[in-house]
Amino acid sequence: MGATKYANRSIPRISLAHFGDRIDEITSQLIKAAETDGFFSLTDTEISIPEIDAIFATSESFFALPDDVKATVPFTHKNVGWEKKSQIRPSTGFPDQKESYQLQFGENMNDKWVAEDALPGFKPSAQTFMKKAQGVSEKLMTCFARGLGFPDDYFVQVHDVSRPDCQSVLRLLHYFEVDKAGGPMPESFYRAGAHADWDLLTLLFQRSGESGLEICPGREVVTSFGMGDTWTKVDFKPGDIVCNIGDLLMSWSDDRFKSTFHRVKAPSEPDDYYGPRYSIAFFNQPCLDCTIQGPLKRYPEVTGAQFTKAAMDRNYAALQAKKKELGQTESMATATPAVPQVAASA
Ligand SMILES: O=C(O)CCC(=O)C(=O)O
Ligand SMILES: [Fe+2]
Repeated sequence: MGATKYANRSIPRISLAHFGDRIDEITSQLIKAAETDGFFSLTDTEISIPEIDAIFATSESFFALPDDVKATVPFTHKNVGWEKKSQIRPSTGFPDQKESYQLQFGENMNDKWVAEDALPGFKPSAQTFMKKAQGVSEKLMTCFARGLGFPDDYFVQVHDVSRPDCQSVLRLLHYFEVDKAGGPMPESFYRAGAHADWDLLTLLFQRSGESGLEICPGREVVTSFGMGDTWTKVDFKPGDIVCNIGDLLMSWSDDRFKSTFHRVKAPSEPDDYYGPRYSIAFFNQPCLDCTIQGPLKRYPEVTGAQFTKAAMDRNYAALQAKKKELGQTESMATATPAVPQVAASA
């Protein structure tokens, strides 16, 4: 594998301090970041470093459970539950070398919470953190609504987490350690293959020292898989939240805001991080019955359900094309585990 081509891009760092008084200033900073690379980090949020450390400890304790216990809450197409080495991105054609556990607020989770006696305190700890992540998200939604000329509560209303059918997801992620001494990994090894998220916007919690997140801008329209060829490592300070625009907000802004391709690089170069890597994503997903259309009406009006279905169909078609390109036959394709169409990231 050749060396990765890197370019320096500055990923803006935006403070949410004194939000109520600074909302217009914060809005213009967010809009500028959304119009350029679609990635930024937040500082001075209401989530403290000890709270972030605590949810990572909770996440680690879940992934430390034996696989047969985690398998009691399997991934389902309602976009909840645990999967391991089974998400295949159209950009790679091979399963990501990771495991993840997706949690929601509402009824999709009914039988998908790990049992209290298997992991005491997990559910309340996760739910508390999810509410905090929702709080930060609502501030961003307010600013983006204002920036697009919608009423302030326009996005917040359709991401109402008190609705039993709310679709937003907290995703705990664990990427497996790679043996640095073991020589180069096969070309098919990816931590998280390049993808764009198809939610409204994503909050990403990262752990210091566990690098790997990289972005590759170059996407002009939401309906394409286009990306450039130079990557930028995402840097952040402890306690910051890395955020990115998803396909839904790209579409809802008539392609003004960018949903940028990103990946978690498989370690291959000396400075890369080879150890076990934990990260947490909070995907803001609207209710299925909401209607979506940008102020310029560039795309036809669709419901939340139709938007997600179109994104999944595009993803599926791209995956089939990739498999054909790799010469994978149907039997090879079915020999790999079932593809979870993780509804927030393609
Ligand atoms: O693990 C990370 O840092 C990124 C995860 C991600 O992009 C995703 O799950 O959509
Ligand atoms: Fe992602």
